Amino acid sequence: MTQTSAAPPGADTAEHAAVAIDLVKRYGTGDGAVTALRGVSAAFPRGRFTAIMGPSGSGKSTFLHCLAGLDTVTSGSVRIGGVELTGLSRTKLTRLRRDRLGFVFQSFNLLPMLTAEENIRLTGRLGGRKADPAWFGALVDALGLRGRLAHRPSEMSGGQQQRVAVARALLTRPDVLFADEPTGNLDSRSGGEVLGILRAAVDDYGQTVIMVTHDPAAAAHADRALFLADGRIVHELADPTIDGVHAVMRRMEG
Ligand SMILES: Nc1ncnc2c1ncn2[C@@H]1O[C@H](COP(=O)(O)OP(=O)(O)OP(=O)(O)O)[C@@H](O)[C@H]1O
Repeated sequence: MTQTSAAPPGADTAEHAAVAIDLVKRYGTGDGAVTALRGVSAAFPRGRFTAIMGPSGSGKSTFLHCLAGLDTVTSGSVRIGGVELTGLSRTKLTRLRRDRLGFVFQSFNLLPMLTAEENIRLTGRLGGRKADPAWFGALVDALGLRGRLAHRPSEMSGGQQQRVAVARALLTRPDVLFADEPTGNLDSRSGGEVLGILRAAVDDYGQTVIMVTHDPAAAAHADRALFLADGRIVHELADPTIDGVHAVMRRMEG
């Protein structure tokens, strides 16, 4: 299996929205300990869309959570926009996540009592900043949510809810948008729409997107795919196609 070249220690943080160097993540201690990441290094260029793939249990979500400061690392370094995350106080980490990162999860994570508009504006409000009205309007139109702004999550389809979650994540113009199986709960049509929107966020707004997915069709929307196996990056594919991703997965299984 080819070793990835996406691991430059000391990668230039002006060019990279996120850099991970030699990440190790161990859960638990003693006999019950599980090592989920075994020295993962990768650099994520600004304005690019990266898919993280690999078999179940290979460490994809752990890697994403460590990169996004949602989980602590056992050792190694994570930098977001040049800021070293390891060693940041809880308060500073919370502020950095809120101000500079966007998140989209499989389960949408919208607040049920709030309307679509209130959900979209929530992160910005927590930061005490008023969203740029033109940007809010552009996002709402681009995501086809203009007619849904007064609806609560229970009054929207899964695809619409996920589009609200994407709008919420993009409203603060984050350094990185992290997506963990964003199409996992959607039918293929709604999933395709959400992936098209993530692609457009990269192409039209220069957004950096890092997405965990099981789905070769989802990974084919990305500019590159990184493949994890047993806590290590074992392959990298530029401009992945569905067939190309399948071929790597078959080789990994064989
Ligand atoms: N909180 C935790 N405590 C203990 N072990 C964990 C924890 N979270 C993950 N693991 C273990 O770490 C390893 C990697 O898990 P992770 O969820 O990152 O894999 P994944 O590739 O995202 O899997 P999936 O595709 O099934 O979601 C697995 O062996 C898992 O059981």
